[in-house]
Amino acid sequence: MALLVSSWSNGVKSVPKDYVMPPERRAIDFVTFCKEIPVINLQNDQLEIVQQILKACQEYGLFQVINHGVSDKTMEDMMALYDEFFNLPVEDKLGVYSEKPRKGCTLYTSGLEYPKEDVHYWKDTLKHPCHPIDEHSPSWPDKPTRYKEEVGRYVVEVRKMGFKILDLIAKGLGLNEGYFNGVSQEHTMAINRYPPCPDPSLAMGIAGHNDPNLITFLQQDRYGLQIHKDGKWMGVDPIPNAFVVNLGYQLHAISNGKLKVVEHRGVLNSSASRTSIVTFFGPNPELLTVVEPAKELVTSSNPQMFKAYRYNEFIANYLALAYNRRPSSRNGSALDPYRL
Ligand SMILES: O=C(O)CCC(=O)C(=O)O
Ligand SMILES: [Fe+2]
Repeated sequence: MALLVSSWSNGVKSVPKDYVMPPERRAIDFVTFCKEIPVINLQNDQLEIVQQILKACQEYGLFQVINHGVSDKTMEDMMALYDEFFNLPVEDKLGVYSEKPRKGCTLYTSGLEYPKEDVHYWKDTLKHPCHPIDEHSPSWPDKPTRYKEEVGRYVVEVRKMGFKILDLIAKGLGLNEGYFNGVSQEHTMAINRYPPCPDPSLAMGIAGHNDPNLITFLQQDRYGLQIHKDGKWMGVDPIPNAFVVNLGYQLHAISNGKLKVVEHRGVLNSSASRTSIVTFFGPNPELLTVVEPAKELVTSSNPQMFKAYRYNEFIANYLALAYNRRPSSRNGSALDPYRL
């Protein structure tokens, strides 16, 4: 438990040796803010937003949404809740702490396998399944005491927004409403906490990766998210109470390569803690869901790019690559075994 960065880093003057990244894994490349990342107003005319979302998914694999239906109060309550959670005394968090992520609710630090890492990430994460709420909420933290009530409300609102956005994407691709329902049964939340770091040029929050799931909705309180585009790392401008929406590997495969999966990472700052509240939608690996390119998107000019595969096998492959710390490929290496 003493391992949690949020429990030992307050006031440290230098980065401990086992958090100093080798130079090639540091975030020191030139970064510009990417002002062109689309910000989509979900209250605008539907035809217009369908086109904007489609273009954003093709060019960036990422966009931001405003007027998305999740209330400002719900979002602000969440940030306050997690500030309180990460500041709780260690004893109050022992029940959910684990050395590495496991099924159910886990509070862990750094990457996927702290004990095996040669160098650690400057991050703590609370992760848990969040739907169906009644099934999973008994495993969520008991403190702060309002946790279950506030997170329950958030999950309901985020799911509503998420399915609306998935339908807009389906429409843009010429697929039926509800097309993605069969590949978005699982909803998981990860709350990442990046305490201030005395030298952000030496340490790293989360390394460059592509999300394995279908689509991800991220709420953040300050700058730290970067995407890799056209050979450069670029910053995503934080907009108060917006969601960053990024596509995972499954949307890339189902769209037959038409939509992009975006490589992203999280960098640190020296002045304030950063929190990202991330909701992942994806297939449930236990249901043995088969994923394949939508038949409607396979044509003679755009032949089938991936064969059908089971999501649980994809996840095993994705994790094996992550555990081996092979750099995540910019061309979708975890999908390589299924490429035609
Ligand atoms: O904290 C961030 O901005 C990125 C988090 C992320 O990419 C993830 O949890 O998958
Ligand atoms: Fe991610």
